[in-house]
Amino acid sequence: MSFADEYRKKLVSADEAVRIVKSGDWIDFGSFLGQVRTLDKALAKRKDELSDVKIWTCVNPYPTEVNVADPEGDSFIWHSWHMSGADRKVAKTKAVYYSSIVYSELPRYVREHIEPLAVAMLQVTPMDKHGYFNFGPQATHTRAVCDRAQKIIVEVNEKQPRCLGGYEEAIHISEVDYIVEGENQPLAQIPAPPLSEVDQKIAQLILEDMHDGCCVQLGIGGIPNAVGMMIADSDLKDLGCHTEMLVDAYVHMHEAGKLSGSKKQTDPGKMVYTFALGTQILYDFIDDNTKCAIYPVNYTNKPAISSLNDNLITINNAVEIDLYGQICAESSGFRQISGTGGQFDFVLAGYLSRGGKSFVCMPSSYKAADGSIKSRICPTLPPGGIVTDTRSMAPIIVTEYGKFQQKGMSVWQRAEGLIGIAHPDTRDELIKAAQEQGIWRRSNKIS
Ligand SMILES: CC(=O)SCCNC(=O)CCNC(=O)[C@H](O)C(C)(C)COP(=O)(O)OP(=O)(O)OC[C@H]1O[C@@H](n2cnc3c(N)ncnc32)[C@H](O)[C@@H]1OP(=O)(O)O
Ligand SMILES: CCCC(=O)O
Repeated sequence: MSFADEYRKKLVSADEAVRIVKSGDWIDFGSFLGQVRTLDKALAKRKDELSDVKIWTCVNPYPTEVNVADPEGDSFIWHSWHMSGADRKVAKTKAVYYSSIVYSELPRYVREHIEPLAVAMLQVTPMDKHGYFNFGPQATHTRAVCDRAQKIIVEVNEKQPRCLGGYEEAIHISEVDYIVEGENQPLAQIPAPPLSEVDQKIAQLILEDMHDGCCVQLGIGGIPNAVGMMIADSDLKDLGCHTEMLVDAYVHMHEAGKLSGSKKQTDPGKMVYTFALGTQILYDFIDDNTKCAIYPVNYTNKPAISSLNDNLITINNAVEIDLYGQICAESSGFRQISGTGGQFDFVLAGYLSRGGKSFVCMPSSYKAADGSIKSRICPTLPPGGIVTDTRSMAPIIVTEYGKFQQKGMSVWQRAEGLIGIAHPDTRDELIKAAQEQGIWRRSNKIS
């Protein structure tokens, strides 16, 4: 049978395809820009006839019909490997069950540990002449999901960029059970937040530690993006890109001629990533672009691979840090904001890399609802605050007031160094807390 004949045979409507879902099933809904839209609408219509359908996703970028139809979570139980802004909205009416990950390990959890998947649904590009549907900019753990699922439904979206790999970037028609032609909805557009003065100060402090030939990983959030934009405007050259997440800033760096990749030890010349989230500028750039190579996350994020690149500079964001150096990058007390994602992987990798460095940044403070200044450098994490990076991982901490290198520092040295980059209005209170906690020496001082 030709691929075209096989395509016609497997082509069904979305309503027909979702009929295979049964109450009690575990299903996967696709991740990042690969989350299904037309199938989502079709499944939502079955709300009253289904119960306890457990759905997996990761960094869901869309408002989801199954959650709108079932705001209390009787029929559709929402699970996330990493919560997004859209998930935080879902969490206002129903539970969003987060599962903690070391992101480089996720494909293995899916293949070996999670409950078997009855159905995998995912958005893909149109089929190519060889019978392959490309996963688009989300290699991540997508192949593992397909390997674990009893049935696979692909939802074709002509707007998905074709992302060249690497490996594990596509699925063959022979492995697919149903094909649904979706409504070709535009992909989520996620522009970088405007650069604040604080972001720019932090980015400048990191830029001072970079030199020609560095390999750059930018994490999720405003500050890493600010660093990327400043690199694009800098004199740096021959930089490399080995990252988990590709964002618009990399396109600007590429257009400014910064990313030759010639000094990389792995995939020389290539911009390596496992998922992309940004705007159409980025999606047009990665489409069919031989300069880029997408890989599953157990390649991009495995510290033993990424750290083969010399001078790997990893730049990630956090919510807060305590005086012992425990970093929370994913919760506000008991409220889950996001997840560990690849932070753990890249904090390790930056230090393992010859000449590499790991930076974790945060503005020194935030304004509370009553207008008062609250320090993100805290005596201890608040109840429920999640430790994303343990104190032993000890990356370099950056705020707008400076950088502090934590490795090898005793508890009193850490207290001194961290308070030294806290907001000046909060330092006296932090010193008092450090004294009470027995981690302040009389000789300690803050300049
Ligand atoms: C992706 C890679 O390449 S590798 C690894 C990168 N991955 C990680 O670092 C994972 C963990 N990190 C993260 O999730 C992010 O970097 C964050 C959450 C720390 C910061 O991300 P940003 O997008 O810059 O944060 P932003 O300021 O938009 O805040 C996101 C949410 O957290 C909330 N938040 C942030 N800081 C705080 C705080 N101190 N207290 C309470 N809530 C907070 C915000 O209110 C917002 O929630 P909302 O959208 O519901 O209002
Ligand atoms: C799960 C991916 C998101 C992140 O690493 O922050």
